[in-house]
Amino acid sequence: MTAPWTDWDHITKIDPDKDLVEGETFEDVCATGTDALEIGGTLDMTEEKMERVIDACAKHDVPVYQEPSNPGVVIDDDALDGYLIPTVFNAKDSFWVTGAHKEWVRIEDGLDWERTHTEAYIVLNPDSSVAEYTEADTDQTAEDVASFARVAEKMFGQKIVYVEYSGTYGDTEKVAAAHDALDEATLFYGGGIHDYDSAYGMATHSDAVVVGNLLHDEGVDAVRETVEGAKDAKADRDAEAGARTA
Ligand SMILES: CC(C)=CCC/C(C)=C/CC/C(C)=C/CC/C(C)=C/COP(=O)(O)OP(=O)(O)O
Ligand SMILES: O=P(O)(O)OC[C@@H](O)CO
Ligand SMILES: [Mg+2]
Repeated sequence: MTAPWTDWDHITKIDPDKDLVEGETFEDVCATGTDALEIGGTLDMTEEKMERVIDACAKHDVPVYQEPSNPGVVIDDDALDGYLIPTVFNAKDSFWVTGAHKEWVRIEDGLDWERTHTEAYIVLNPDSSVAEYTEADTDQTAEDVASFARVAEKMFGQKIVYVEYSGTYGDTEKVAAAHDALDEATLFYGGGIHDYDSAYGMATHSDAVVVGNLLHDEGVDAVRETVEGAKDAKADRDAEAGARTA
């Protein structure tokens, strides 16, 4: 069975600490055409906030994954399709690489390993909360990023590599370098996607794009445009690959 994320082009990340635009619902979010929902955020997260959003989203037909930012907010909920657990490859403090994970496994018994997956983050926007929170070393060249991606896949068996520019549109050269470095692993890109063109641009250099702030700031119509950009980029890439092998 192939992993579900290999079919995703577009992911919407919902921050339970932030509101939707007034008048919009989680049903509207699911109707944008996005392929999956990731529920998570770094600041001020609580179990209650997480639970409210997961319950509201799970009623609809889009897969829902929790992306916990620390072991204390993991929700035990059968409605979740699974857990996407970050590990930050360029964090200075090993707590964010394996330490939090060790604590989680120590505290919880009976983790559902079938539904538990990891994402190998490379955090590249120095001004993001996630960079500050994990003390990420964001000073990385395209070659460094490619090498991290390869280490993640080949040495640590990671199935998902995540180039994270949370809050700002990233350097396409670095994203492309990560993409080229991977054989089988899926590359997620997130950060600063805000319209059709920015989604199309990053979707050309990754397997799936993640849209976060836009949902809370602009709403579902703006998100729908990014879904279209990501899907069109994927269709164009597939057509090009088809033409090459014909
Ligand atoms: C072991 C368990 C269960 C958890 C630990 C998980 C780890 C290592 C988390 C590290 C931080 C991380 C990569 C969190 C993922 C979520 C994320 C990047 C959210 C983006 O943060 P925002 O709160 O939107 O921050 P900005 O303000 O920068 O946009
Ligand atoms: O909020 P934005 O900038 O869209 O970033 C998306 C996501 O990668 C954050 O973890
Ligand atoms: Mg954010």
